[in-house]
Amino acid sequence: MTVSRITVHGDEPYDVVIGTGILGELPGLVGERPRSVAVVHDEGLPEIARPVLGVLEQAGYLVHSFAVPSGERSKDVSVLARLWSEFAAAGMTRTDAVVGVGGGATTDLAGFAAASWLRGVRCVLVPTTLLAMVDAAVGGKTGINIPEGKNLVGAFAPPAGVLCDLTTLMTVPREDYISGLAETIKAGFIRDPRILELVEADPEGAARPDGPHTRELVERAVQVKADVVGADLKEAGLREILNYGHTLAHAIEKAEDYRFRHGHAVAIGCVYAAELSRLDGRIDDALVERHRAVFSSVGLPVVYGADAWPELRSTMNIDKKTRGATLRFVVLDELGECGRLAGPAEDVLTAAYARVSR
Ligand SMILES: NC(=O)c1ccc[n+]([C@@H]2O[C@H](COP(=O)([O-])OP(=O)(O)OC[C@H]3O[C@@H](n4cnc5c(N)ncnc54)[C@H](O)[C@@H]3O)[C@@H](O)[C@H]2O)c1
Ligand SMILES: O=C(O)C(=O)C[C@@H](O)[C@H](O)[C@H](O)COP(=O)(O)O
Ligand SMILES: [Zn+2]
Repeated sequence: MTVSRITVHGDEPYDVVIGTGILGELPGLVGERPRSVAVVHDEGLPEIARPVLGVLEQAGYLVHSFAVPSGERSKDVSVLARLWSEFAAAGMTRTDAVVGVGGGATTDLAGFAAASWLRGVRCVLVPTTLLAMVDAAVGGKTGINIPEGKNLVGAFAPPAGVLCDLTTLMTVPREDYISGLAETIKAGFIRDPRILELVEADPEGAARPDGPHTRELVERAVQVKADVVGADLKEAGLREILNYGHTLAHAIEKAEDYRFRHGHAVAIGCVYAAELSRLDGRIDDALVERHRAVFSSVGLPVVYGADAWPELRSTMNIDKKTRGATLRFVVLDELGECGRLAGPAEDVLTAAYARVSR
């Protein structure tokens, strides 16, 4: 059993530990100080939560188990408020810890519960989907959705450690696994083109957790994320590149009442951002087509409804990269190099959408 450790640098560095059958590493990440550990886990994953609870009990912690609704429904203020009450009832103090177990929705929620409880307690994340391993659990963006938009309430609160046990990927539903590939491919376009080559060489293998390059894809995407958030935790500049494709993606998710998978929306959003980059004269047709080809090759969507444009355009104004009334997009200057496009003309925004709609 080989274990890889990717360190995320910053004020309080932490490791992303990657391997198969590595649950035994968890107490080491939780540390010696906590007496109680609140395990916040997706209620649909008892087979994964049980051994997590067991390994922590065996390590001598007082373990509390808190099941939350599966998926995006859990990123809601009602679920968060319930967790606060449960933490209070369990007597969780500032020296205690939260462990979040599940996909990106659960790790976003658990991370924010930990960040907001007593103004911040230690948090270790155990991501169980590809998307959560390569993106959500790393980097300290935590939060919930509100009816007005995606992730509009949250905090930057880096975890104390992240445990990616690749065996958990084996039960992830295929569409959710593919959703995680979208963020993996995004990392390829913005920073590490080798990811694209691995997917392009064997799209069918890339779309399976037991594919030949799963571990390398996870490690490469985590390295991209670690490098970026280690240099710019609070998104003062560089970190914005991780938001490639997200301005449109979040608008699509909201239009779908958060029932559309995040990665699927990101795939469409990345093609849109590539079209904007092309219209602004930064990249050529071939690189835009490469977006369409690689996302489509693993079964991700690259088009969305034409009728939705007015609503999507309006929602995009509330994107977190917006400054004042100026809409800002992460775009590509070339493969692996991002730029920013501030205040594009309305006809450019509309023309780019025409290329991703039907
Ligand atoms: N904080 C960040 O930086 C960041 C980055 C990217 C995405 N996100 C967020 O992550 C969320 C999406 O994450 P996701 O794709 O993991 O979705 P998710 O958490 O909704 O999980 C998808 C589905 O898979 C199930 N599941 C999870 N692990 C499983 C397993 N091992 N076996 C079987 N089923 C399993 C869940 O119950 C759920 O039904 C979105 O809310 C998105 O905004 C956050
Ligand atoms: O970590 C980041 O920074 C990202 O932007 C990663 C995105 O993949 C992720 O979806 C993130 O939650 C989006 O952040 P938001 O600030 O646009 O809500
Ligand atoms: Zn994302």
